[in-house]
Amino acid sequence: MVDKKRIEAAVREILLAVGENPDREGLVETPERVARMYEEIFSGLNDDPKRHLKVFTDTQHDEMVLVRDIPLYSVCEHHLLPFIGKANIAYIPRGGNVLGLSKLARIVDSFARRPQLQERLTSQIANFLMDELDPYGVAVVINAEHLCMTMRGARAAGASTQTSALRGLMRSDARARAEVMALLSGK
Ligand SMILES: Nc1nc2c(ncn2[C@@H]2O[C@H](COP(=O)(O)OP(=O)(O)OP(=O)(O)O)[C@@H](O)[C@H]2O)c(=O)[nH]1
Ligand SMILES: [Zn+2]
Repeated sequence: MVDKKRIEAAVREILLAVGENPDREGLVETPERVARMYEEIFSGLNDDPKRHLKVFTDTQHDEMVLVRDIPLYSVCEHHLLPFIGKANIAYIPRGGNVLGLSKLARIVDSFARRPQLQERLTSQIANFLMDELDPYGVAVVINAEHLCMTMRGARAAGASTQTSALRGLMRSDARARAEVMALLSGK
């Protein structure tokens, strides 16, 4: 569990260190708010994504299922600044086993709410779906803007990063790979 008192003390220290007065009216509740915020945006650290598995086994559906534009909010582990974007996920069910559609968004959220790297987030989602759903293949494509790269540092406004993770047939079969990448990249 998140130690909110410890976060509060640390935030107060940061405010002092940047030359602010943590006791002025506008800041007095800030350490507590930030502690609650971290509890929320890092809640994935205490979440088991398996609780989001809702599998329907009676569908006989064995062709691609594709969900686009799943909203993604994560935090880069290098600067603790947000990276924000969209995840697109496709999989080919085996044995008619399909996942409740909303669960894809819940799984993305569970892995996103931790200090993350976009590449790791992308692989974790793909590996999890491969392990738990045992589909013929999975593809995850994430497009995101990293605030650490746009609002500070390189200040590369408008730069976006695309990462993909392909598993099973989506990786081994050249045609499936080309088709799914075209579909998921929106090209
Ligand atoms: N591969 C990868 N890099 C990331 C991600 N999030 C942030 N980064 C990068 O992590 C790197 C950290 O670089 P450092 O040189 O240690 O830190 P820095 O001095 O703040 O670097 P600048 O951001 O270039 O100012 C930067 O290049 C960031 O753009 C991510 O999800 N994936
Ligand atoms: Zn960063």
